[in-house]
Amino acid sequence: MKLLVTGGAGYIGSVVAARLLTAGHTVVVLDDLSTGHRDAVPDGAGFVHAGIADATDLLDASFDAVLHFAAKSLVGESVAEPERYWWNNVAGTLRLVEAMTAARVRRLVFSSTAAAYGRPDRTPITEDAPAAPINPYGHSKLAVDHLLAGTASARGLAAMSLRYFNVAGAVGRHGERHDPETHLIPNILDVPAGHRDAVDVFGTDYPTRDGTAVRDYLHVDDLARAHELALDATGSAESVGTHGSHRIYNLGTGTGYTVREVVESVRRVTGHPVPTRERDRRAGDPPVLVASAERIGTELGWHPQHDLDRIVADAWRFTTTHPETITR
Ligand SMILES: O=c1ccn([C@@H]2O[C@H](COP(=O)(O)OP(=O)(O)O[C@H]3O[C@H](CO)[C@H](O)[C@H](O)[C@H]3O)[C@@H](O)[C@H]2O)c(=O)[nH]1
Repeated sequence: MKLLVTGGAGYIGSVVAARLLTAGHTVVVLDDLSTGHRDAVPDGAGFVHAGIADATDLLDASFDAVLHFAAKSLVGESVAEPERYWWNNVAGTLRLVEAMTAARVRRLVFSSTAAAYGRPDRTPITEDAPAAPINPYGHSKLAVDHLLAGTASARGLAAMSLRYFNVAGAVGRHGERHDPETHLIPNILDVPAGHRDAVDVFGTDYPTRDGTAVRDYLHVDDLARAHELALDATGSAESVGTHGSHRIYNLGTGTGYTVREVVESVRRVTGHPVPTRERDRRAGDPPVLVASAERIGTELGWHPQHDLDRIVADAWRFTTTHPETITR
């Protein structure tokens, strides 16, 4: 297939783009490099340096599908600058979907988020749990989920919203290169890498087994596999009919780890001591976010293969073999 991958110079987009190329697809990356990196675009992919609004000029009927990763994704920034999230994530995606309709490109895989569930009252979280985001980032992604549901039925779009839980790890030369880096695993790995002397633990009074917050960490390689399966599913007979379809899937492992357990995994994998500093809770962090991944397992046959130690080991290998790519 010929595929447009928006945000393909970013962490997750570049891993998925590389996998799609390996599977034999033609890939064109569209990225404004506001947070992505030109050298993360996989070899063999076309590259267009532009924002998603410019998809109107780029898309034509030669494309079979779009995988849409380009987005603003910092919760704190979204609270401080909500307009940026509505313009970029919502209005930008609206333009992209309109461009798809005009070009008769009818298959879309969209990066949604566990933040759509806000503070869920029960775990593991199934897709029919109430959507109640607690920050503009979550609101913007949920708004797109609603947009896609409506466009699917009105325009015959076959769309998938994949709600990511905590994506981590690395594949080959593709790993996390955020600036600023807010995510737990790369921040812990900064200690053995010698960039900081201790890691902050945000919140030690949560109602969890050791008082720290629980998250469902998913290897980016497993995530990439899910995108391939979702893309295939948008091409199935029931998806591409005149009525279109929109399906939401959670992407997590179903297993949660506390912050302290992740620190312990880093100690185990790297063999380095990792001192911690106890800090107040970070604003807006829910105590527990663990996915039920039953729906995508049953319907698309996706089953994650990599455990937490493997995620940490691959992230550590990326940190030590590509130190020049770490921006902080
Ligand atoms: O240095 C750190 C970094 C994080 N944490 C804690 O570790 C847990 C995980 O934090 P991350 O920042 O790695 O991940 P989040 O669960 O906050 O974020 C995830 O969910 C967000 C929406 O809620 C966004 O989608 C984000 O991109 C995605 O990784 C949280 O309890 C956080 O407070 C620390 O203790 N120390």
